Amino acid sequence: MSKRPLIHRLCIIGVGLIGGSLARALRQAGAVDQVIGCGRSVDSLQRAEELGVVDHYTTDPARAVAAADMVVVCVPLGAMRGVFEQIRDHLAPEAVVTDGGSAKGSVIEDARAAFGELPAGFVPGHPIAGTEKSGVEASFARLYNQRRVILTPVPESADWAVARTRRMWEAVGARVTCMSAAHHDDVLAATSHLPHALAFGLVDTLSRWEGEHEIFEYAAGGFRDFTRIASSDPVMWRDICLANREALARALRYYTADLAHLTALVEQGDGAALEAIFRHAKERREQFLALLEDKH
Ligand SMILES: NC(=O)c1ccc[n+]([C@@H]2O[C@H](COP(=O)([O-])OP(=O)(O)OC[C@H]3O[C@@H](n4cnc5c(N)ncnc54)[C@H](O)[C@@H]3O)[C@@H](O)[C@H]2O)c1
Ligand SMILES: O=C(O)C(=O)CC1(C(=O)O)C=CC(O)C=C1
Repeated sequence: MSKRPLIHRLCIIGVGLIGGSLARALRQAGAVDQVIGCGRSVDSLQRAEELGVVDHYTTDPARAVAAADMVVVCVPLGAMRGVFEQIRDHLAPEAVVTDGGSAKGSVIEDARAAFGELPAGFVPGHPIAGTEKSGVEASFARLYNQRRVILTPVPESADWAVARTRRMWEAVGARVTCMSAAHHDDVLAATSHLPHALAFGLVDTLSRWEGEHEIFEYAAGGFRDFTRIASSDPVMWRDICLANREALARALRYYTADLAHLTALVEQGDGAALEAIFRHAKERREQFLALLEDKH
């Protein structure tokens, strides 16, 4: 007798990089029977079907979630509440509803506003994996392999729902951790949202520099490495910065103060202090890289 897959009917709302990669990975793992894609753009849903990422698609969220045992919402944060409102009255009784949104407090707030009483199957989540590219064409099955996924269950989340969400991510090779949404948002403000804001900000600043043309002509690997993430989707990052604005503003203020200190050291020509900062940073980055390698 063949084993039943983990998920019978998977519904992905927002079949882009994150949702498309999850569908591909679950299929490759043999963990899903059927994938239904849902979004706003028929062209991109059609492309998802051609690529074999989804079996069927619809632009109607209510129809998409009907009979799905796992619903994963992978739209930009600003679209979460609208999607929750559209699916609220159409979920199967034991469906798990999870998401891939980059901030968690705002998703929970949006779900409370849309659902009123949260369903027991609601389990907010965030895969800490991605690229600067968007859309289903950019999706790939290995994205979550050996990467972290953070779940931020709410008091209403049932144990069975958290366990099923955890098993889904583990089936695609991820390492799952649970924490509070507030802690998640503080940590991700520092390690993801702050660097994105800085990269976008730096390219924008330099592009208004006098002689901009010449500056970019002489930029090379250092500039490219530092600013790769400034090629990310501006709407997605606008939404993330707004959704996590308090924690991000704190991180930006903290960084600005250190930047002012760095500016003073440069002005004073304090080589010893600069070297100490750079040594410490290099050491910590090497520790971080070793940690990453350990995971792969
Ligand atoms: N890109 C990353 O590196 C990354 C990493 C982790 C989490 N996330 C989060 O995952 C989510 C999706 O990001 P992505 O990178 O896959 O973006 P994406 O642009 O590749 O995909 C988003 C998809 O959602 C669709 N969509 C937009 N509004 C919609 C709506 N109202 N209803 C239905 N579909 C809609 C778009 O058409 C698109 O297909 C975001 O919440 C983001 O914060 C992104
Ligand atoms: O590698 C990248 O390009 C990413 O931006 C991925 C990244 C990040 O590491 O900041 C971006 C947003 C997330 O929510 C999670 C992961």
